[in-house]
Amino acid sequence: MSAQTLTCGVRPAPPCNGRRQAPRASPRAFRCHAAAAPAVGTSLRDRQARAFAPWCAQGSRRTPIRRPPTYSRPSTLAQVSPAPSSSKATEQVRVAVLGASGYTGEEVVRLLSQHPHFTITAMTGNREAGKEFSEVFPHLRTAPAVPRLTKIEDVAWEGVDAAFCCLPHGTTQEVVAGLPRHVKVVDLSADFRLRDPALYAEWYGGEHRAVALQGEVAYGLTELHREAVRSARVVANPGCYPTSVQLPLVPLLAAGLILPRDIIIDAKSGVSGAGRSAKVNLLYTEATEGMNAYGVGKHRHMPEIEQGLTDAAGEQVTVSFTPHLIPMTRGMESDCYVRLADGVSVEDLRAALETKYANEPFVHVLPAGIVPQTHHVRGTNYNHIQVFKDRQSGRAIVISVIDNLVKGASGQAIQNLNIMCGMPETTGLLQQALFP
Ligand SMILES: NC(=O)C1=CN([C@@H]2O[C@H](COP(=O)(O)OP(=O)(O)OC[C@H]3O[C@@H](n4cnc5c(N)ncnc54)[C@H](OP(=O)(O)O)[C@@H]3O)[C@@H](O)[C@H]2O)C=CC1
Ligand SMILES: CC(=O)N[C@@H](CCC(=O)OP(=O)(O)O)C(=O)O
Repeated sequence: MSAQTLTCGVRPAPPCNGRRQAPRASPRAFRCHAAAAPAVGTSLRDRQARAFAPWCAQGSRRTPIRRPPTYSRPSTLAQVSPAPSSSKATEQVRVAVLGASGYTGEEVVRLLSQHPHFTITAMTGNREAGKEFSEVFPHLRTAPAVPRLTKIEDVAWEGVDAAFCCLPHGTTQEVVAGLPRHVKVVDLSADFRLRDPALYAEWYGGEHRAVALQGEVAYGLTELHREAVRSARVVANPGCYPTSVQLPLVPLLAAGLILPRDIIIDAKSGVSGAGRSAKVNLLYTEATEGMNAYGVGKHRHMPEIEQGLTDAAGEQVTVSFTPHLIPMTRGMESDCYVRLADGVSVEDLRAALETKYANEPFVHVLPAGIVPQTHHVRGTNYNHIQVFKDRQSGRAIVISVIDNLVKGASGQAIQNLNIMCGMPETTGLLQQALFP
């Protein structure tokens, strides 16, 4: 496609050079770097161009906003001073990060430091409220300036267009239900993932306290629910294990290539999957140089996985799922043992997945024989998938790796908000892996 640009009639965002810059002195038309979409097109670029157009169109309706305090990088975040009153309004989506003092919140902030159109205007912590973000996470002191951590009740919501909710499950539902309706929400917790309130009560130990809202939430496994995400106000970001399992298995079940029974999932997670809170099993002495299964036969991600696989299969799917904690900081691998449908080969599974994800920027079916490694997706929003033949006839082994904090949480959350705001979903997310 030719590199046409669309002129959208809204103010410019700063160039995406990894540093936020001072607002320009005079407004000019914002030239969206999206090609004009043809009537029909299936390439990733075509789809991105179409996806970007609505955001541009909205731009003229959106109230221009002021940048939050300063974009000229101070030597420390604590030295941030308010923007001068003469600074020009700039078209940006103003974002709150609730739970910014936790691991997924931190990861949202880290990734947004490279995002040209999302500006963080509010950040919250609980125990850490009142601190500068750089006190809590000194490694981000050189990132673009961000506001001080506050309590949720102190957020000025009139200055927020969208929120990443990175709070523990169980504490989230009332917070999200209480947000003003103009705020788009991506909830990283488990509170809105299960459609059936009875199932939620069974697995999460209590009645859901925002059932009415639960009915209008889209499940944000982006590659499989993109259209629902596009029009949603609230998106439930999937769990990390459910992301790694559903991306390979849903297309195979939907196509009838594997059977909806005898699915065994053996999964491993890095320790950051458990968050930043102090727990004995997360002590270095307890987590290093060993591994252990946990939640055996009762992990709360089972109903979430089964919800997605059942939808795909059109009949009830019940899985055997055993997660393990392994001594690495981040990364997740799910090894899925599946039964082939009659007459189907392992090559058919690979071909189906290759076709399904051919134009997806973040899901990659590796060349035959290459073993996925968590190292190769570390710090990225990518999912690597491979399919192997099992020695047991009629079975296959599907391996899927992600970074639990990125595609398993904060990266996918940004991917979803990009779509909800009509931007190319890859915006700010094309980092390559940190390797070795
Ligand atoms: N870690 C992961 O790999 C993944 C996590 N998730 C989900 O994302 C959510 C966040 O996880 P994660 O970042 O790992 O968790 P952390 O424990 O690292 O962070 C939790 C955050 O929530 C704040 N918080 C805790 N309790 C309250 C409260 N009662 N009221 C207000 N704020 C509170 C904490 O503040 P403070 O520290 O200041 O007390 C902190 O900012 C969870 O629901 C988790 O299950 C989803 C996918 C993957
Ligand atoms: C290692 C570890 O403890 N991992 C977490 C999963 C993290 C995740 O995705 O959890 P949510 O459903 O809470 O969002 C666990 O097993 O509970």
